[in-house]
Amino acid sequence: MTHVIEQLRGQLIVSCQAYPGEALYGSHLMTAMANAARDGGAAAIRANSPQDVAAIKEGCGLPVIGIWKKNYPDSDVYITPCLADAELLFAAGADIVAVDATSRPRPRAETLAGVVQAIHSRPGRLLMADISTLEEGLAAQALGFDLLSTTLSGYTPYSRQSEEPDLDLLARLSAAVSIPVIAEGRIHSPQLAAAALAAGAYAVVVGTTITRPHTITEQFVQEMRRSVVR
Ligand SMILES: CC(=O)N[C@H](C=O)[C@@H](O)[C@H](O)[C@H](O)COP(=O)(O)O
Repeated sequence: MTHVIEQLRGQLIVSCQAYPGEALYGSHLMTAMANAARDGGAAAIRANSPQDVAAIKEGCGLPVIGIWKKNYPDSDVYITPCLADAELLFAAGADIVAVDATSRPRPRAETLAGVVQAIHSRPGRLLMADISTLEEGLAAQALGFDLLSTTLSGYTPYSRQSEEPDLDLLARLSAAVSIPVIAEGRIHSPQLAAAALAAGAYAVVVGTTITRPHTITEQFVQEMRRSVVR
């Protein structure tokens, strides 16, 4: 198995993302966040945009899974929707690029098979499939993806909707495919991360609970307000 994938086995990957307008937006701040995650024991970083990927590669030293969240007018696909987006992430230094691998139509009439074929036409480029259902995971393996992630379960209208991580999908996928399956999405505690490993995860991605303090703050504030009303 490819070295960088081997490095991820059993490890925590921290997703470091902030949006324009948020207090922590900017490559410098995301690199600081990545460094904090590294110092706490993370084995890799998931980062959004070529700018953040390049900055984190240079300033942090951990392997980076690159994504690029972009909205195109002709598709609901928003995680690295187009081939050109993936190419720019590799050019920025991403070790792995994650793309939406759901069954939804892609922008510019691109096909998932075409994206995988073009990326793999150059050796050593690793592709992660962000999927939302078992069927999408099986299809992604058949297309030649190197890893799967449960990222989009709960974020397509036809996938299971839950406030919990989709450990059931994780377990079924892990039993059904031969490529690594990463647990990602709503893993909000160390205990849930450990449960994901026990359910068959090759590695675990955590974002919000570690790197989105404004969301965590809101959760505290809302729960405190609810307790006052009770
Ligand atoms: C659905 C979607 O767009 N997920 C994104 C993918 O990169 C991120 O917004 C999430 O933060 C990431 O998947 C980690 O998940 P969580 O933040 O729940 O730990």
